[in-house]
Amino acid sequence: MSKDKYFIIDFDSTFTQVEALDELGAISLQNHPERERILEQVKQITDSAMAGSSSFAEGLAKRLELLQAHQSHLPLLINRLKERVSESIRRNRDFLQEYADQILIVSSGFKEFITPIVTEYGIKEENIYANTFHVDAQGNLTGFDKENLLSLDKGKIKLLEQLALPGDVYVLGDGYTDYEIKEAGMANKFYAFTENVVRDSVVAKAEHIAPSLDEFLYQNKLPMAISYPKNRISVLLLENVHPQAVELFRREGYQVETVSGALSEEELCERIKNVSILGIRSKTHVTRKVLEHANRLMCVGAFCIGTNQIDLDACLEAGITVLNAPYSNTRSVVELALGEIIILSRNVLDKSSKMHQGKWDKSASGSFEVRDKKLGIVGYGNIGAQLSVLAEAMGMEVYYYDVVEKLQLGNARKCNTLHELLEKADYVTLHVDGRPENKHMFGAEEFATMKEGAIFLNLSRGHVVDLQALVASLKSGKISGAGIDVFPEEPATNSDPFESELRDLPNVILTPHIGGSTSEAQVNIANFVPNRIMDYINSGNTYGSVNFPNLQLPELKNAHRLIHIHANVPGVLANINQVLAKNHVNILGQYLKTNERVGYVITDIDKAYDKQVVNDMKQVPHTIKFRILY
Ligand SMILES: NC(=O)C1=CN([C@@H]2O[C@H](COP(=O)(O)OP(=O)(O)OC[C@H]3O[C@@H](n4cnc5c(N)ncnc54)[C@H](O)[C@@H]3O)[C@@H](O)[C@H]2O)C=CC1
Ligand SMILES: O=C(O)C(=O)COP(=O)(O)O
Repeated sequence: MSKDKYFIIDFDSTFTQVEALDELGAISLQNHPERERILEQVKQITDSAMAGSSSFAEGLAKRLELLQAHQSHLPLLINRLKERVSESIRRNRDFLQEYADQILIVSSGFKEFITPIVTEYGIKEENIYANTFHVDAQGNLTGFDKENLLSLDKGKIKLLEQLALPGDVYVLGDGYTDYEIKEAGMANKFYAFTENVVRDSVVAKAEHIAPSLDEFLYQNKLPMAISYPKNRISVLLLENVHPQAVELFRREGYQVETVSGALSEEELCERIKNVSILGIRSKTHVTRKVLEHANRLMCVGAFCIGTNQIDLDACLEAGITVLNAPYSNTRSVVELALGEIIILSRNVLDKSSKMHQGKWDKSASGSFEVRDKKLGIVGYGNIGAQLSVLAEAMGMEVYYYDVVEKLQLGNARKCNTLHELLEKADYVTLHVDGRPENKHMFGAEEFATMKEGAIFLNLSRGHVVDLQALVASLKSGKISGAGIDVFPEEPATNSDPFESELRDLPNVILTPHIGGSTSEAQVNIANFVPNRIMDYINSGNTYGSVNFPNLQLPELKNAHRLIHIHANVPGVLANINQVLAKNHVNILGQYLKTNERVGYVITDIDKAYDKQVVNDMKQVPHTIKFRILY
């Protein structure tokens, strides 16, 4: 790049996340009885000056008077500020160093604290323009150098006039005084920096917004620490995913949109355009048709356990990774199942509703302890196995059946067939997954095989059970009670009605798919899934993906990472390596994993390489997706 571009960077709320004078006040007024009130006053003056609604010079004098600061507070302030350097500034240290001759810090703050912070990032001392304190004989910070242009109203404009920089000037800042430089014609471009604060009056005027330094660098084709600004990656979260997930994505700089309910296929087809990360729960169906409308989708996060609502093969073919939360709500489902087992054994539903009608019906008839009763668990996966342990702790005799060989926990007994389990169990509970083959796996024949008066639970998926057969078995008394949490048709939102033949049947607990709906589970999921997704985006790690070849990758250090997803046909790896050889790329590490359909190749390469390699990699026959990470 030629040397005729100058980058003016503001300090408070831009280089650092905070306003230094607010921080100074927090230190100097630490033991002041009216600390909160004075700090609020200081903050108001700062905000009003930054938003352009009051005189800067007057505000500065007023703030210093209120702060009652002493020079002994400065080392403490500097330590605080060092911890609060903006994340994107922190990670782009290389840019700041490489372009040090062209970067100027222009601030109405004070050199005494700005210099030690910014010089650590390679900013040259002679390129720091800021005020200086006046200190009295006792060391009090009583005022500032009034000759300094930056202490005056429109000080930044005056300074830029004086500097008369011989080239294009780009200003990056959060405040109105930064925007004014451009307005006064002293800068070619102004970027409103919104990583730390969004000042509406500034954003409204700015022709460019930079949610991070990455975005500024990206727009200006300058060297960046990361391959792509996060604010350009859009995340769509459906079905009331816990706000913690939104917070985690936003904290990393992603653009996040949320929808409270599920979306229909048609609605999702419309919304999915330009979305890179889609977060759903059990209700939204991600079909092949939806994927046809997805032009940027990289990853689907199931904020739940089940992934039967997602066309996993179609995602795989499109190079879209699917991640879920396999353990985060396991315990919640188990606890609900256990509770239902006891409630159904004691006819609590019936007795409770009578009590609400004013009827006292004390009797032991039809009520049983669960101790020594036989619990039959169908599907001995994570939920089934955990239920097995807790049910044994309550004294139940556990039997289980699974289509694959499973570790037998405690004294649980394995059944070789479903039939064998159904004949034995006093309680049958389904914890199979919702794969299509499981549709109606439990129907008239299975209910008929169950013991007379047995109890039935389904907290897995609605389509697994033939509902007609269940209703008939309940009506005939073959089954004496049921706990049903999942249904073949579930309302998309809480405002839609619930229709089912199961309504109004005695001793039937109906719950609105809340097996996993506890605060603990939702918070666990909201932490787990975004972190998994961001790990995939940032490193290519697919460990635990439910559809992709699983690769756990080493941390990317001092290298660029080429991520190539392709159809698994012979010769692709050879072609990739030919491209690398042709472009004289120095390979530092290569990792490959395939499944029947797709190959996933990660190549870590030396940072110095011919950029042509990027285009060549995309041209390798059978490429599905290619991206580069650094
Ligand atoms: N009600 C709710 O809110 C929740 C429901 N779920 C449902 O529970 C299911 C199970 O969850 P996890 O135990 O974590 O899954 P998992 O994958 O660990 O276990 C499922 C087990 O079922 C077995 N299985 C599948 N089909 C079978 C069949 N026809 N007969 C016998 N065994 C069969 C599998 O081999 C596996 O061992 C999830 O897939 C999900 O659909 C999960 C969480 C919350
Ligand atoms: O985890 C699962 O598979 C569930 O069924 C829970 O679904 P939900 O997140 O409550 O829509």
